[in-house]
Amino acid sequence: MGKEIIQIKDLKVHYPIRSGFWNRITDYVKAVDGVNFSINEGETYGLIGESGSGKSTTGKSIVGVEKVTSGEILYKGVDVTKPANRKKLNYNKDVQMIFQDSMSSLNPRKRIEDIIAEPIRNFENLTTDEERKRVQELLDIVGMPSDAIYKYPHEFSGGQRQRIGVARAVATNPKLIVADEPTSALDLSVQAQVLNFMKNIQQQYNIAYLFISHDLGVVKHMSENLAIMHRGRLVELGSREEIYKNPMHIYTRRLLSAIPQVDVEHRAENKKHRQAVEKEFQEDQARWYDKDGRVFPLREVSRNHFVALPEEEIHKIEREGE
Ligand SMILES: Nc1ncnc2c1ncn2[C@@H]1O[C@H](COP(=O)(O)OP(=O)(O)OP(=O)(O)O)[C@@H](O)[C@H]1O
Repeated sequence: MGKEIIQIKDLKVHYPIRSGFWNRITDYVKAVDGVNFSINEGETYGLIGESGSGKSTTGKSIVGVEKVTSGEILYKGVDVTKPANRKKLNYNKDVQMIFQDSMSSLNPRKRIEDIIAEPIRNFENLTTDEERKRVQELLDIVGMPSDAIYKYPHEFSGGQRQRIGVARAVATNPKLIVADEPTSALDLSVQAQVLNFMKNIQQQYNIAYLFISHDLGVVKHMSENLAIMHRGRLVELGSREEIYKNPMHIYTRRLLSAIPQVDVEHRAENKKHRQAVEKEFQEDQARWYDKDGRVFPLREVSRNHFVALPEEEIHKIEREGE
């Protein structure tokens, strides 16, 4: 196993809900509610869950654009939830983010040259020539022609814009990139291309990814370790081998069964199967919340495989599998 690059410890992000005449805080949305995991140098760590489960909030907390309610994010052993520490460690250079929607994350009024050069300008003092050379190298790395520097984001396809987003993220030589659903908005064939070049860049530059997705199918080919998130908490985490071979949590099984089937002949069967899984999920949900409606703490079921279920449930599932 590689060396840990970042450790997330009991991370909580609660958003206040205000209401009434005085606009008082009446409750909190517990978007992230006590999350623990670590990412190793150069690995892809998958963070999976349905919409609203808290994945983006976790990612944004890691890059430092979301205020953390409590917990620690340790980078080189230092808690980077504190802005002063981020500055001291040059953290904003080392940790970058790629977004799902490249159209709104790339400034439409700026040329590609300026978009990619922006993070470089924040951290390095290059001459105009040096900067242009660097931007052209970055475009080359992501497989884009060098004359792209003169163009604007709308002149490119979704897949090409995502390449530009990656070039910008890689510009500062980061150690970790948080990739929030980087391929969800793309056609299947383009998805594969983007995932491939993200992998190539990772190997070339030893970058770690936190790969956020709602789709276990996409992450299967990308990540060495993964965590499944539900309602702000992790319900299962561990190595890819363990989780795909032996998914323990009903929610993980449900996400796995939602991997799209392109087999037209069996469409009706698939639909029936999905309905059955949905029913099972509804019935079984009660088994995995404690009396306060929270998921149980994670327990180790085998080496590098943890699941948030009470012990008797784990035994039951193990017996079912025998
Ligand atoms: N700024 C905010 N203020 C209040 N609630 C928020 C805010 N940002 C997110 N939330 C809520 O926090 C929860 C988690 O949102 P988050 O975007 O992290 O989920 P997600 O798993 O990334 O989903 P998606 O894939 O749809 O973005 C949701 O219930 C969301 O409505």
